Amino acid sequence: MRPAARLQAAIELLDEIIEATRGNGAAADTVIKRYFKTRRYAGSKDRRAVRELVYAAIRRYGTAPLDGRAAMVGLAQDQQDLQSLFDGSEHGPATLAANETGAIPGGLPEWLRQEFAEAIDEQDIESLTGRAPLDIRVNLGRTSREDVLGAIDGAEPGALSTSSIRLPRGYPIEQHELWRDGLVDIQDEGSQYIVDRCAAEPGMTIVDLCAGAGGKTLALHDRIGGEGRLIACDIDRRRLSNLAPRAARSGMSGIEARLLNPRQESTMLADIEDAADIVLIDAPCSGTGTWRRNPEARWRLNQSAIARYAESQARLLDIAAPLIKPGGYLVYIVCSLLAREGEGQIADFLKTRSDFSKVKAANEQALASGEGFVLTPARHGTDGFFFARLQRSC
Ligand SMILES: C[S@@+](CC[C@H](N)C(=O)[O-])C[C@H]1O[C@@H](n2cnc3c(N)ncnc32)[C@H](O)[C@@H]1O
Repeated sequence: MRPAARLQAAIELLDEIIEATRGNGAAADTVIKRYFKTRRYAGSKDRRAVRELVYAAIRRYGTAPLDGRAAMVGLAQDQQDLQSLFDGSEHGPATLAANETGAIPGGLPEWLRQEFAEAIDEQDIESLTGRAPLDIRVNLGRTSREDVLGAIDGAEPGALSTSSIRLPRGYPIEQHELWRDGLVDIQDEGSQYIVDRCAAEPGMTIVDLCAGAGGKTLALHDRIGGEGRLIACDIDRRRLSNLAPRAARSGMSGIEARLLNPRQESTMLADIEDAADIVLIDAPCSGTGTWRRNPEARWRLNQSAIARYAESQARLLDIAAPLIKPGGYLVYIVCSLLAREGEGQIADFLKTRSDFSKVKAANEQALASGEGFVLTPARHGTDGFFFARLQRSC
């Protein structure tokens, strides 16, 4: 594809992405994959170049621009070499009109800025839309971090977790035998750090209440050396069904997957009441901490969506609390830095559950936020997370 045709493709994609964020449409990544599925003439270099243009434009705007052309004309103000590509050629975009300046770059809307936790600052918020690194978790039950570091050029040990390694951006790890043999898995270093903070030990009974496809379940299994009881729950059959094949690839067995019916979670977990050493709630949330991976997600957010997440998080805390045995732990996580989903949620929980209190943490590298902590891309090089570790009194 000629550069002008790549630019036109980026404009068309942005039109679709903007439209998708107005309704409840697909994520940008999915839109891009679908677009190229029907355009076989685009080679891998074309796809990469178009993708870069699309994401550069998405990152430039805190709110959705009017359309793809406005977004790209605006981007051409920063990347002047793009201007000559508006050349009216076949497959290229129409020439620029005399006063056409495109969309104006901008930050987040004020109502959304106000929602962020007080502990974080402008730089933390800025960093949420940077480019994410590629981290892997070493399956320490099967190999060592040193061996993996030695096998991958350019790999660096992570600073926050003994299982984590940072790879050169774009490294095709899923084609590496270490991944195929289940010795490593892709996982942000922040997730690995929080799993470490769970202080899971062999022999424990652990409930991963929102296990999804099992990213943290597998990390927990590795930490307890597979000894103990690990119950992975979710209400989403499709996501939970990914756990078994992932566990098999990692050589892990014995994980109990439990599909819960929405609104019947407590009944379906009644057999675990007062029995868990740890309940992990990796709650559904607005995902503000993962904007580096889906920067267009910030165009979708609104106050009612945040309120819905907050309601579901409060319910999950209520479901989790009775499962924990006296002296056991509740670990609450969201990949969001909004106060309502993080420290606010925990403050409300502690008001009604005086039998729980914050665990005093030694060597905490995360930043204090209410009764919990936050990790941010700017300070920790991870996705943005809030987490809290509470203990039930004996
Ligand atoms: C942030 S994701 C979990 C990610 C996963 N723990 C991981 O590490 O990859 C949140 C999950 O919560 C699940 N969920 C939402 N409501 C739930 C509920 N009431 N009970 C259990 N799981 C729920 C969602 O289906 C989703 O898979």
